[in-house]
Amino acid sequence: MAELNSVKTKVNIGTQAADAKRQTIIQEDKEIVFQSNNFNLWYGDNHALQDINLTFHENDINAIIGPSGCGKSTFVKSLNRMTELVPIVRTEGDIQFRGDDIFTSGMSVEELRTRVGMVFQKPNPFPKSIYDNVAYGPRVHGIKKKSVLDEVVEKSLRSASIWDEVKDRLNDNAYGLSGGQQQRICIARALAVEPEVILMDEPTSALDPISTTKIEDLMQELKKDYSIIIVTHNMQQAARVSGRTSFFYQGYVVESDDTNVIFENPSDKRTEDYVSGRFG
Ligand SMILES: Nc1ncnc2c1ncn2[C@@H]1O[C@H](COP(=O)(O)OP(=O)(O)OP(=O)(O)O)[C@@H](O)[C@H]1O
Repeated sequence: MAELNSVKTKVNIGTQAADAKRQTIIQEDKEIVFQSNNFNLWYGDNHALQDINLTFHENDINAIIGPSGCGKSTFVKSLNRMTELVPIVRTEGDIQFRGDDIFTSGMSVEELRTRVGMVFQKPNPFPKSIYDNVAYGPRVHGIKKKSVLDEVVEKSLRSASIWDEVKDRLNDNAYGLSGGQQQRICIARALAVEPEVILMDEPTSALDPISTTKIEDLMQELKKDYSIIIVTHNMQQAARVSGRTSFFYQGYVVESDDTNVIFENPSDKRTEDYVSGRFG
């Protein structure tokens, strides 16, 4: 029996290695969506991000993990230039979005934030109806025709896996929904302007396990059409949902690799200690 288990283990490891190799090959075929080159960010004197070199591909879920205060949110918010809202922020290096430097290419912040949507930790619907929450972005972009808006709202709510739950109450205030439903409304709101990338900053940390599972399942669906970059404190979540994982520590990236490598065979002792729960 022990021998059989050992054979099974070897086969498993062999399969995992083959999977990792296959994943790496698939990765090389995918287009690069974001690439940061020696990106540094300071809040005043606090050097919060140090020489970040990361690449994210399309149709992938990229997890960013690391202990509190290591710069995960700061990095993700840099990708759609939200950190600029903090007056003491200064940056060096560049971040390319589909080959264009987001700081110097002339792409407007509005265009960048349309193409790179964001979902936050706490569901933050507007104090408006479910319909108006989702129609908000398209209206800002000039869509006025009711039939077009109806179509966008339905499509976005379907893509966010919440259409069936809300289709009979689209005029109700979004605040009347559960936290998990509100978060899916926020995802629908982000999808309504047809982004290419969805940034998610701990999107399930305020949710119960059932809502969390719904969002994780939804992410697998969304991956077919979007690139997702998710900050998470939940190691199991990173292991479950992502294809690539980057481990941040004290403002720099210790390691970035296929998720199974990060969790099963990391190169750095600090990564191993963190993913096995020894600190953080
Ligand atoms: N608006 C801000 N003004 C000044 N300093 C900030 C600001 N936001 C973050 N920082 C600092 O930047 C560093 C990185 O913070 P950040 O929130 O990016 O970390 P994090 O890894 O996302 O943390 P957590 O997991 O706790 O959310 C910390 O030292 C933090 O205090």
